Amino acid sequence: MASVFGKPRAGSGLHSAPLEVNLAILGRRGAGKSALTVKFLTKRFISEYDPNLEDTYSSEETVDHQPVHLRVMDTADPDTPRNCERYLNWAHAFLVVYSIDNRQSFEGSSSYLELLALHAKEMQRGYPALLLANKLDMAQYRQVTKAEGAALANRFGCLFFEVSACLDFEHVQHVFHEAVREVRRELEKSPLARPLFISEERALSHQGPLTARHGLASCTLNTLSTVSLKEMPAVAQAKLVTVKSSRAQSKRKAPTLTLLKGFKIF
Ligand SMILES: Nc1nc2c(ncn2[C@@H]2O[C@H](COP(=O)(O)OP(=O)(O)OP(=O)(O)O)[C@@H](O)[C@H]2O)c(=O)[nH]1
Repeated sequence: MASVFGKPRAGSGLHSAPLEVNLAILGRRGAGKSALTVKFLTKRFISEYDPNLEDTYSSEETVDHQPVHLRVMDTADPDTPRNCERYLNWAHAFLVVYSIDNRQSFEGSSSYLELLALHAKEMQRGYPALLLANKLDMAQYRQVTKAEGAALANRFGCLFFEVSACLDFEHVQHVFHEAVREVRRELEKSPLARPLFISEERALSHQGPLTARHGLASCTLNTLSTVSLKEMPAVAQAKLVTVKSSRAQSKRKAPTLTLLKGFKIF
């Protein structure tokens, strides 16, 4: 039987151990990373977030009848990729978000995709990345065509979706679940590859920092040379918030109080 993370794979359904998936959301400020994350977790659209908070959330999902323990890191890089090791070393897959009404955010997403491609090359394994064109509801202010988004995604071999954090939940959920499926496909190709358990010494530092070759501010990969699980860089200002069940929350079955991006959500 094929296995995922050393555990029996789905198909056996409800009784199989959950697949653990870490997902990092990347993109320029204002692209809608927090709005999409909160929409996925709570089905709600909240219009303002603290841009400096970087949170990691945890949610129990079921994807194709398989239980999945999904952790979502809503990153908060200032303008360009910064101290990227914290998510590069942690995530199994990445959602790169830009806003269709902002060309700069589209250009920013290209930098993130280049960074991820380089990371995959350095690590000699694939890291699924999905390109998300957010704010589809703002189509009248569109600065980036769908064709441009699709072409960029195609260049980096990633899936592409146009979404909106303030339109239907199902589409946003579909995108997050697609990321899980991509991780599963990648594991089927190379089941032993797990970014969380890099423990052996790796001679990457001689290749020089990512910045030097790529022009990405403060973003170096040379710390990977000695990284181990214990040494994983802490998520800056992260609070781990467990969202028991987004569906239960939205139906308000229980008076759940959760802190999301500094907001209290009942
Ligand atoms: N109309 C519309 N507005 C959105 C959408 N997604 C996010 N916004 C708005 O865009 C602004 C930025 O959204 P955030 O979710 O904070 O963006 P972010 O990428 O997390 O930005 P930082 O936290 O600064 O990194 C907020 O005012 C949101 O309300 C969307 O799909 N449609």
